[in-house]
Amino acid sequence: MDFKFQNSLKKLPEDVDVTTFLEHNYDVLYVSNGNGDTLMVSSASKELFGYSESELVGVNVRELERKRVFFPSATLRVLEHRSPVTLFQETKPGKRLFVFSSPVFDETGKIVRVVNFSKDITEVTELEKQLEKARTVVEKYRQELARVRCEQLLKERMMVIGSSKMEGLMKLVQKVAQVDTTVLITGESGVGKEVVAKAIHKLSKRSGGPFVAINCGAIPQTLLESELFGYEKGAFTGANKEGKAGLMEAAHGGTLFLDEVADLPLEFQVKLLRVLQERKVLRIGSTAPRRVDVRVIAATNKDLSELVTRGQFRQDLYYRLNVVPIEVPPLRERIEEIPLFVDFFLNKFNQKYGIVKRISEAAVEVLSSYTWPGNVRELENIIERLVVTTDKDIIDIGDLPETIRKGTVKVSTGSTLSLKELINSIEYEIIYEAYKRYKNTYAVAEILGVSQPTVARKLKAGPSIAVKKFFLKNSIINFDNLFNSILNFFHDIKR
Ligand SMILES: Nc1ncnc2c1ncn2[C@@H]1O[C@H](COP(=O)(O)OP(=O)(O)OP(=O)(O)O)[C@@H](O)[C@H]1O
Repeated sequence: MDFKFQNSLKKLPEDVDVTTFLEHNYDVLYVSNGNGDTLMVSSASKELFGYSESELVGVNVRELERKRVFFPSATLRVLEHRSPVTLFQETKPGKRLFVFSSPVFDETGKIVRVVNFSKDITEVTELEKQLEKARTVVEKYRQELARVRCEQLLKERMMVIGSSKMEGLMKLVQKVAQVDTTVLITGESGVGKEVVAKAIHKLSKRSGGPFVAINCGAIPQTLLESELFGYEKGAFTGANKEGKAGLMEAAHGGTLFLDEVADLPLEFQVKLLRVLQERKVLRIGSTAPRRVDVRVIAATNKDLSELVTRGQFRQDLYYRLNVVPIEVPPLRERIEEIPLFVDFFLNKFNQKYGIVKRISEAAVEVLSSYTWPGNVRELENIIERLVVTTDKDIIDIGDLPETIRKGTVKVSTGSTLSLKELINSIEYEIIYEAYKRYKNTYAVAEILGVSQPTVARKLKAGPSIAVKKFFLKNSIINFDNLFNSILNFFHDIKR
C-alpha cells in the first residue's frame, strides 16, 4: 500500500517545536491502524507502558486508554481530529511522556496509520517539581531574611518604628525591597523619607552595594548634568583632567536616592527620564553610553501630581517614578512614637558626646503633647540641644524650650472661627476629656451637671467642620494646645 505522511508540520500549533522534538531522539515508537488497533511498539514499551510489545500488539488504543495503560491516547485524538497532535501522557508505571502523534493517509484521504513518537520526560518533570520546591524554599528563606533584616534594623537601633501607621508602612517597605521597582516616597519635610529609603536599600538584595543620596534641590542647575552623569576628560573648561564618573555611576549595583525630586528643572527631567528608561548614562563629552544598574527611589514633600497639572513637572517622569508610592505620615499622626524617639535620640547624642543624660517622665509627656511642625528632625534637634546645654543629669520640664513647655503653636488672628464655634470647640473638648477619664457618659453628665443625652449627643456630633479645620490649620491636637491657642488668639485680638 502507498502510504504518505501528511505534510503535518505546517498544521501544528505555533508553540510546538516538533522539529526540535524529532531531532532529539524519541524513546518509543507506537504505530496503530486507522481503527486504533496497535500494530507495532518499539522495545521500550515494557518500561514505559508496563507491557511488552507482544502484549500490546492487536489491542485497541481505546481499551488501553480505558485501562490507563496510557492516558490520554494521542492516537484517538488524531483519529478524531484527522490532524497531528502533541500532548503529555501519563502511563501505568507512572511515567510521563511527551507524545507527537501524526496520521498517515492513503490516496483516498483515509487514515490508515497513526504514528506516535514519545519522549520520556518523567525525569524532567521530577526535576521541574524539585526545582519548584527549591524555589518555594528559597522564597521562604528570602522572606525570612527580609524579616530578620527588618528586626536587625530595629535591634541595631537604626530607626524607630512604634506606631501602627509605621508598622504598616514597614510591611510595604519589606515587600517593595524584594523587587527592583521604582518607589516614590512622599511626606512633609523631616518625617523620615530618607530613613525609609535607606531601609528599603538595607532590606533589598542590593544592601551590599552603595546607597547614593542626591539632594536634587541642592545641586546648582548648571552642575546637575555633570554631577549626575559625569564627564569625559577635557569635556569643559575647569573639568577634572581625568574625567569623572557621575553619582549615577557611583550608585551602580546599589540604590540611587533622588531627594527633593520636584526641584529638578524641566529640561533636566527629560534627560533623567531617558537614563531611567534606558538604564544607560552618557558622560558629558562622551559618545559611548555606560550601562548602570541602579534601583531608583525618589522623594518629595511636594504634591507632584499637582505640579504635573501646573506643568512644572513632566507627567512621563512622574509616572516613571510613581510606580510604588509610599507616604510617610507626619509625627503628629504617630504621637505614640514620640517617647521612643526621645529615647532613641537621647542615646544617639549621649554616645556622640560621651555623656549620660536622662530625661524625666514629665518632660517626655510635655514633648509628646507638642505638635512638632518640623517633624522628627525638629524633635531630634531639640534633644541634641538639650543633651548639650542642660547642666543637670536629668533633663526636666524646666529645661525644655518655652514654646514646647507652653505647648502652643501660634494661631493667626486671621482665623475664620466665630465665637460660637470657639465655645463649641471648648465645650466639646471638656466633654471629650471628661469622657476619656471616666469612660461613661452618665458619670460625665453628673460631673459636668448636664443631662446624659446631651453628653452623648455632643460626643457623637464631635466638633463642627469649621472647628476641625481650625484644629488642623493650627496643628492643635490636645486640650492644652487648644486652650493656649485660644488664649493667644484673644490676646492677639485685644492688641
Ligand atoms: N523612624 C526614624 N527613626 C530614627 N530616626 C529618624 C526616623 N525618621 C526620621 N529620623 C531622623 O530624623 C531626621 C530627618 O529624617 P529624614 O532626613 O529621613 O527626613 P526627610 O523626610 O527625608 O526630610 P527632608 O524632606 O527634609 O528631606 C534624620 O536625622 C533622621 O535620622
